Formats: sequence, C-alpha cells, structure tokens
Amino acid sequence: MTSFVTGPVRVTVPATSANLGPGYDSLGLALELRDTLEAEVTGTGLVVEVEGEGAGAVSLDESHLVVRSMRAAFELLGQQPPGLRLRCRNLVPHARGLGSSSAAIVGGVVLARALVAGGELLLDDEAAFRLTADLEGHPDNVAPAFHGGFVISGNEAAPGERGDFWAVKASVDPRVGAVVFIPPTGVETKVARGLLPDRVPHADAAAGAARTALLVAALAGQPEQLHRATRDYLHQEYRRPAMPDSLALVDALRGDGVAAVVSGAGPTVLAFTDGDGSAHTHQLVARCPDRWVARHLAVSLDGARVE
Ligand SMILES: Nc1ncnc2c1ncn2[C@@H]1O[C@H](COP(=O)(O)OP(=O)(O)O)[C@@H](O)[C@H]1O
Ligand SMILES: N[C@@H](CCOP(=O)(O)O)C(=O)O
Repeated sequence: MTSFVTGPVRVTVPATSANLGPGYDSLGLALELRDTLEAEVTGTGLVVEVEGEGAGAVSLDESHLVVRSMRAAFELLGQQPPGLRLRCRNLVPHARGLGSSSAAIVGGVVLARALVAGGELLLDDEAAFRLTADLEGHPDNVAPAFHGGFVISGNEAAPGERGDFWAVKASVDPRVGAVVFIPPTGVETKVARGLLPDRVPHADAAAGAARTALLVAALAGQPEQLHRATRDYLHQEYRRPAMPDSLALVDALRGDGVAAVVSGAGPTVLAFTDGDGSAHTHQLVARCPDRWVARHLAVSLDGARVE
C-alpha cells in the first residue's frame, strides 16, 4: 500500500538544449535556467497555480503537462493521491526550443516520486527516466533535464519500432557555456518535427555521423573544434521555413566563426562560448536581434533536484 509524505515537496528542473547541431534526437545539454515546482498531497481535488512563463496560457486542470506527468508516475508507483496542490514558478520559455515540455515532464515525475514514501525504491532512476522519455516521445531533452550536464541518448529498438530509451552522461569541458538568443514568438516542437522528411540522403547521414562524433570530443575537452563539430545536415535546413530569422542568425554567426546552432526544434539560437573571456560573450550578446532576448547561461551539471 503506497503512503504519501506529508507537507510540500519542491523540485527544480533545468532548461535543456537538444540536438546541438548534428545530434538530432540524441544529444542534449542542461542549462542553468530552472523551473521550480512545488506540490503537496491534499484530501481532495486539484489546485494548480502557475507564475512566470506559461501563466495565463497553460491549462490549470488535469490536462496540465506537469499534472499528467505526475499522474503517470503515481500510476507506476501504485496509487493516485486523494487530492493534489501544485504550484509552478516557470523561468523556461515555452515553445522556444529550450525544453520547457521536458522540464515539465521530468519535474512532474520527480515530484510525484518524492511525494511517495520510499518512492525511489519503487521507481528507480532508470525507470523514471524511461517514463519521462516515453511521455516526451524523444529522449534528448528529458535526458539532460533528468541527469544534468551533457547526455547522449537513444532507443534500444530499430528506427520506427518501440523499445526502451537509454541515456549516458558524457563529460563536458568546464570552459563550455552558451549564449541563447530567444525570439519573441515560438514554434511548437510538433510543428517543427512535421517539417522533417521521412528519409535523408545516405551521404547526409554519413556526414552527420562524423560531426556528431566530433561534437562529443569537442565538448569533452577540445572546444576549438566546436564550430566544425556543430554543422548539421539532418534537421535545421528543413526547418528554415518555420523560423527564417533564426536560420539567418545561425548563418551570420557561423560565417563569423561562432559555433551557432538552432536550439532543440527552435526557434531559439544557441551559440557556444568556450572560455575565451567575457569580451567574447559581450560581443555575442550584442548580436541579439531587436525584440529578441539574449542570455548567457552556464551548463547545469545537475538535473532535476529535490530541494
Ligand atoms: N511548465 C509547463 N507547464 C505546463 N505545460 C507546459 C510547460 N512547459 C511546456 N508546456 C506545454 O508544452 C508546450 C511547449 O512544448 P514544446 O512545443 O515541446 O516546446 P519546448 O521547446 O519549449 O519544449 C507548451 O505550449 C505547453 O503546452
Ligand atoms: N530532437 C528534438 C528536440 C526538441 O527540443 P525542444 O526543446 O524544441 O522541445 C527535435 O529537434 O525535434
């Protein structure tokens, strides 16, 4: 019989940038910008409060993404609570390619587990991570949101078949950071995924494999290789029609030698910094288009944290 802990539990969960150029659906990096979720088991009903990003836009009922993720985790943990109060203070912008939906899913699953006495024994990290990836549908954002840092992820099954998702944390050079350029309007990830073809030329896949492998080495300790390593052949160009200004910024920055990519499914643009000093970061931030927001973010070595 499941028993719930008394009093509120708080979880923070980081933003993430997936793909990082060539690592479509397989590479992701946690960034130090966090949503804070607080929940408490109550006697009856559901109360959801949202502040910050998504306030006034997301639903406040059972269809809320954090609530749905908590429900899925409670199901695996063996029992739904009689009532629930949830408070979200969101800093991760929605539909911008910074992993807000993964933050909501990972935060919800980790929160539900922390609300159950002995939850980590009933749902271990492996099972909890798999649940988050199943809910999101692809593993590359939930993996760093869950584990922190730089994570390589994939699925045991052949493409198009259902299998277990896996994730392996890889090292990231402490000099590596990022400037993100966030546009004023978003593009839903499912729309950006709908622009991709079913098949790509074999030569593009081979070129992408070389860059992806190089990116793992570049992030681990050869940041001078980041520009070469972040060249993508699998998704960015296909998405240009939905985010022409983002691709124009990527082109301009890359033309000037900056390792710039579309963050996740876009439309945010991420430019890697490699410890060249704050002058370099200031110069990058100065490239921010009108009405966009530029932020310098450190890599978050921690994933979701129960606080
Ligand atoms: N913290 C949240 N709480 C509730 N719903 C959320 C939250 N974050 C994201 N969502 C839902 O997910 C959508 C954005 O997801 P998605 O299109 O995958 O973009 P992103 O790149 O930000 O993950 C939002 O429009 C909203 O419906
Ligand atoms: N690999 C996915 C990543 C989506 O990331 P998000 O932050 O935009 O949700 C894709 O490229 O579709």
